[in-house]
Amino acid sequence: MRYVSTRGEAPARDFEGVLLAGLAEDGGLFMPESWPEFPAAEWRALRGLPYAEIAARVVAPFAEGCLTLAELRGMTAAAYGGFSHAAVVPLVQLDARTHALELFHGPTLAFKDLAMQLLGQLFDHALERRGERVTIVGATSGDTGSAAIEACRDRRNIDIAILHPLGRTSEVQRRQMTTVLSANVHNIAVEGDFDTCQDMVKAMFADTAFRSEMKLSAVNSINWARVAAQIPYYVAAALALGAPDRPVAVSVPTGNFGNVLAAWAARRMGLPIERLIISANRNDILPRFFTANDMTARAVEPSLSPSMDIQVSSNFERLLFELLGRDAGATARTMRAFRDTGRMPVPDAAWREAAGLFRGVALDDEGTLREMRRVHAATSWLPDPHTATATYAAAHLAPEDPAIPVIVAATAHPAKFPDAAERAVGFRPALPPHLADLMRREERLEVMPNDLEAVEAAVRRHARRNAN
Ligand SMILES: Cc1ncc(COP(=O)(O)O)c(C=O)c1O
Ligand SMILES: N[C@@H](CCOP(=O)(O)O)C(=O)O
Repeated sequence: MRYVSTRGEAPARDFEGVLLAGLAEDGGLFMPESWPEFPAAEWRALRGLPYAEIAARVVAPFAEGCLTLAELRGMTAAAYGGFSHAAVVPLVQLDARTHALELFHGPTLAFKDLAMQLLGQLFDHALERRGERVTIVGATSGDTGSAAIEACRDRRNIDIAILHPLGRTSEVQRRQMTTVLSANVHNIAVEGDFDTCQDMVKAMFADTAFRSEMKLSAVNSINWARVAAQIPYYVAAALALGAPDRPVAVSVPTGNFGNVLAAWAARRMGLPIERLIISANRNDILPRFFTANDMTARAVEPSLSPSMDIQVSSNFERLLFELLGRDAGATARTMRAFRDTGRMPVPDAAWREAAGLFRGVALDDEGTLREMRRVHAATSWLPDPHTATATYAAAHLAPEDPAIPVIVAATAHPAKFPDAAERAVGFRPALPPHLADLMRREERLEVMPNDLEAVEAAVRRHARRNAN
């Protein structure tokens, strides 16, 4: 499988090249040259298989030419063997048609572990084979950081620097990153918001001298391998609910648009996903786009669901590329206009196509607390604040046909957000035993201004020290 850049000015690469490059050299995102499609019989053949096997078979066409199915099987078995639930991604039925897909049984209690645990294996395999070392830089609004650090800690071919917005994650999220004291892990708290951190990561990739000196690599969902590794859980859930012989809908709490893009990719592969519902907090740029073709960036506002405190959703570019008929020139011009004016000019016909498939809604903090309370009272199952926006969206935007089940992506364990849980339902969910002493562990982080040169210097210092 070959991959092309959404902006058309970078050379095509294979899966391993995309994994290691992260972002294309022209600032675009890599996309598969064509979509692998599974006929109904192939979907049916996956029903009832262990999650690790489903993951290997679903990811295999994306890695064609680089990895064999046997190699992938070894990696998915290692990646998911340590999850705390035997089903890896169990479904919990919340009402007649709504099912929570629990994506938080990995080591850091968020959906990021599903992709990141596999990426750790993929990086190791590629770097060992090539005898290379990389510096991974990533931006996080809370969950990507800890999952990436957990997957990469102590790996001898990787140095990892994670930028998080100072004071804008939950304390549990911050500590899950900053209490990992491995020599190859570098936590940088940037004075800014998530968009500042993400911009800085993209600027490091755009600095070609720094990029090649450091051999930069990415673990954010700008890296296609991340998205590919998030497709299998939609497959597993849909099959469990009757696909391919019954359509399903999904409801996904959305920030950087990577998770719902994985569901959209599953649809492109032939999985019958009838509707893609997205939810947001008060940072409502994506619901505004899908309801009114208004993609205007505003200031990022803090909320009870900090991992969705995002205005510039990187992966939207991938959807845009498809909506514009894979016209890379038009995609590049549209992205440039967004950067220059803060408003994305999406042609009406393209927007209509998107709005026919996606629905979106935003929920403020009070609404989020009410929804956490409602779901808990009705089911005894407590959604975290991100997931609560998606249960709300599922209840309001489900397809008209009641026979279509809705899969809600439960993206984080509520114990990651104890303050919000306490306000909603009056108790603080307990962290699992392996994190029970998290609040007492020593932290290590470097606070830095929003200054690209200074952050690059810090990344370089750390990588050099660690390489010696
Ligand atoms: C708990 C949680 N829910 C939802 C999201 C939003 O997901 P995405 O950025 O893939 O849209 C995130 C951040 O990625 C998250 O950590
Ligand atoms: N919400 C994310 C932000 C980064 O998203 P990613 O999927 O692009 O890594 C986080 O929790 O860090």
